[in-house]
Parts: sequence; C-alpha cells; structure tokens
Amino acid sequence: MTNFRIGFGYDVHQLREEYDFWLGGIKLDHEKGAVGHSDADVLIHVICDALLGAADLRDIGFHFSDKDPKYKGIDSKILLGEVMQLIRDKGFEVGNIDSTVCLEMPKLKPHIPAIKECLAEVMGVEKGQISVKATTTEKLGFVGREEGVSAYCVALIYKV
Ligand SMILES: Nc1ccn([C@@H]2O[C@H](COP(=O)(O)O)[C@@H](O)[C@H]2O)c(=O)n1
Ligand SMILES: C[C@@]1(CO)OP(=O)(O)OP(=O)(O)OC[C@H]1O
Repeated sequence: MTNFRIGFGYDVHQLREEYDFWLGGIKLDHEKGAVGHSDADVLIHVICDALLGAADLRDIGFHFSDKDPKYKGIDSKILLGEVMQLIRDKGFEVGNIDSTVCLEMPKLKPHIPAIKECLAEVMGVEKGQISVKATTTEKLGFVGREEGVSAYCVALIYKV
C-alpha cells in the first residue's frame, strides 16, 4: 500500500425557514437553514466523509448514526474532531482537502476566510491545507430553487 490515499465526500441537506444555517463551522445569517439530525453542516459532513473514505473507515453515518439521540442537534465540529482522531489513530495525517459547496444564496465569498480558519483549528492543520469553493447551479435543480444545499470534497491523506 502507498503512503498516500485519496477520499471523496458528497452530501445534501434540505433548506427550510426557521432553521439555523451552519456551514463550515460558522453560522450564516440567512432566512433559511439546513435540516438534519445534527446541525446539518453539509460542508463538514463532506469533509468527514472524504477523510473517512481516504482512510477506509466507512462513512459519517456509520460512526454517528442519524438514529442515535446522542447526535440530535450536535455541532458537526465535534464530529469532525472525532474523525480527525480516527484517522490519526490509524497513522494518517491530512495533506490537503478541496471542497465545493453548491448553494444559490447566500454568497459564501465573504465567509470563506472565517470558514477556513474555523476548519483549520478544528482539524489541527494549516489554513492553506483547506480549500473551500462555492458555486450556484444557475437557478437549476433543488439548489437553484433554494430547496437545498449540496457539497463535494476530496481529501488527500498520508501515512506519518
Ligand atoms: N453561494 C455562492 C455561490 C457562488 N459564489 C461565488 O460566485 C462565483 C460565481 O458563481 P457561479 O455559480 O455563477 O459560477 C463562484 O465562483 C463563487 O466565487 C459564492 O461566493 N457563493
Ligand atoms: C451527521 C449525522 C449525525 O447523526 O446526521 P445528519 O445531520 O442527518 O447528517 P447526514 O449527512 O444526513 O447523516 C450523517 C449523520 O452521521
């Protein structure tokens, strides 16, 4: 087996009024928020899945079941911290991650530095190892209708 491994994550959450909108560990000020068993932070969930996939450690729902009341409303930053521990316990460190959030509104551009800072702290890596990008879907599909938010992430990890 090589010292380098890649992983991929994809996730979707519904957007509804009267829910908080947590994304990348920060709370966005928006009229809609994401629905989930946890705080529904779609960006953190795809990072977790990419890291777990890279380390051959199944997926986020395997470790933190959405049927378990223990995780009801949980801050996804706690889950990401636990995932980092799992991959480090297996002897891996993060090379870099690259992610894309698909979201019609709000614009994420002004929030990217704060998101990177927050994720870097939770993961115990440098900000430069974390890339967060955003795109609309040009008003097409569930993202375009502002019914949901999706995200993709790839992660590179290596054996220390
Ligand atoms: N929620 C979003 C969506 C997009 N952006 C930024 O706008 C650029 C153009 O988006 P298109 O969907 O028209 O390609 C994109 O590259 C992002 O920089 C954003 O900040 N927040
Ligand atoms: C994060 C978890 C925690 O129970 O719940 P959800 O917020 O529903 O998120 P999802 O990505 O649908 O499933 C993964 C679960 O592990």
